[in-house]
Amino acid sequence: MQGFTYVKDVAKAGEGSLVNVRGWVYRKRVTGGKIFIVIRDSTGVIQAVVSRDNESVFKKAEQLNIESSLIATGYVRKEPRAPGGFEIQVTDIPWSFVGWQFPINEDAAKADSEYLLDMRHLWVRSRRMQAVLKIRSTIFGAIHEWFRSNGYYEVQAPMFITSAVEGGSTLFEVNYFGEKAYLTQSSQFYLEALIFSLEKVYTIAPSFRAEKSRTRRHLTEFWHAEAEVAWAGLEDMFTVTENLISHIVKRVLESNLEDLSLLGRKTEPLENVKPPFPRVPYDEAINILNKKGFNLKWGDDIGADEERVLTLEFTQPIHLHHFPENVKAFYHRNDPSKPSTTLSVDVLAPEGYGEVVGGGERIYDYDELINKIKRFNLNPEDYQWYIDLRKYGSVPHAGFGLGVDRLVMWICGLDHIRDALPFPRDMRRLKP
Ligand SMILES: NC(=O)C[C@H]([NH3+])C(=O)NS(=O)(=O)OC[C@H]1O[C@@H](n2cnc3c(N)ncnc32)[C@H](O)[C@@H]1O
Ligand SMILES: [Mg+2]
Repeated sequence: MQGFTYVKDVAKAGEGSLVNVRGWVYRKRVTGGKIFIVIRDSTGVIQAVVSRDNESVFKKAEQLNIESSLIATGYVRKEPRAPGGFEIQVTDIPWSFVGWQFPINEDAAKADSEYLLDMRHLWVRSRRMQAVLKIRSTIFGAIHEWFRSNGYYEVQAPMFITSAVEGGSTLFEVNYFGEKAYLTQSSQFYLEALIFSLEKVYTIAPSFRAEKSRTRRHLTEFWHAEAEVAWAGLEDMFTVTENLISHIVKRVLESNLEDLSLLGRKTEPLENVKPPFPRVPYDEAINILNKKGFNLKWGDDIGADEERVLTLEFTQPIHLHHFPENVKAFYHRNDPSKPSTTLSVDVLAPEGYGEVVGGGERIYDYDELINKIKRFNLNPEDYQWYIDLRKYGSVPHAGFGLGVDRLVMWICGLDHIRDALPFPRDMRRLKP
């Protein structure tokens, strides 16, 4: 008998093999002179049976609580009624940590979500959270894989910044040795500086938004995959974002079918995700929504409720593009052929999930940028180094930001973004 066997490999060890399994007590019941322990590890769950005939081991098993950790040694046996069709006939428990009574029982697990958020440091052990975290890991890996295999350099931007990227109302102010600083809302401006060196750059990092409302798709700290490309335009952003998102979904379908199934996530909507995504101009979106009962005027923003209804008209993510300049940040380049609009694009996830990507072309002309900063009643001095980029070898360029937690929420079919990451932050949650 060699070392330790992961739960997922017990069946492969074959009936009659003697194995050592390490893990935690997921469930435990005593019937008919036997103790049935369901052991979980990072790969799954397996039933382990302790017979009263083995007195010393039975006593050890009797002590165990839910979430006690243990090593169980025993023989593999086919048992169709056990999870996975196999169980372990335990011959020894050479190691265990009994611990305290676990504070989350099956009723609590169905209890109010605030309690489970207070206990998130323990709830991360649940099978649902374990499945989400495995899918999340696949998603982060797929993002790195796609960018690296498409010629992008991974770069890093600072978390302490001095000017708003996405508007001043969601800045977290920081006292930086007596100077006013903010937590970054987006790495975009730094990526725009870096394209003059590396041309195609990306980063995955936290972004911070002082969102004063608790909604099901807003966090105050979220994970942001951002990219910037020299010489690129809006057309390139359509292509890049749809290929990236399709690649991510493909990797999840390849690697996490069991996890999606455990979450009860139907995979058909994900199997539809293939480029090209439908392109929906803002004007057309307004028409669709007003036919659905909304009363939107040209120039109105398209918020979560509108996005939800709009996405239910499609079976794929969509590119919602050419927003009016007043609903987008100052840096968006206006469309020369229709100056009241911008060369912007949001990618909306289907099934009502809405915005997962925001991006588009940036203003690369010096005077155009200064004029728009002033037109937006912003102070050019706050953007001095950003404006500098337009003095020296400026080029057309475009980029985007993907909200990774929102992408996880959609792909996993979750009701709330708080369940898309291990330790969520919103306006009323700072711990665990
Ligand atoms: N490099 C860029 O071009 C990014 C650009 N400066 C930017 O930050 N755009 S964005 O504000 O739409 O945010 C981008 C995405 O970031 C996500 N996002 C944006 N804000 C949040 C909050 N509060 N919580 C969770 N996720 C959030 C959401 O998916 C957005 O589509
Ligand atoms: Mg946005």
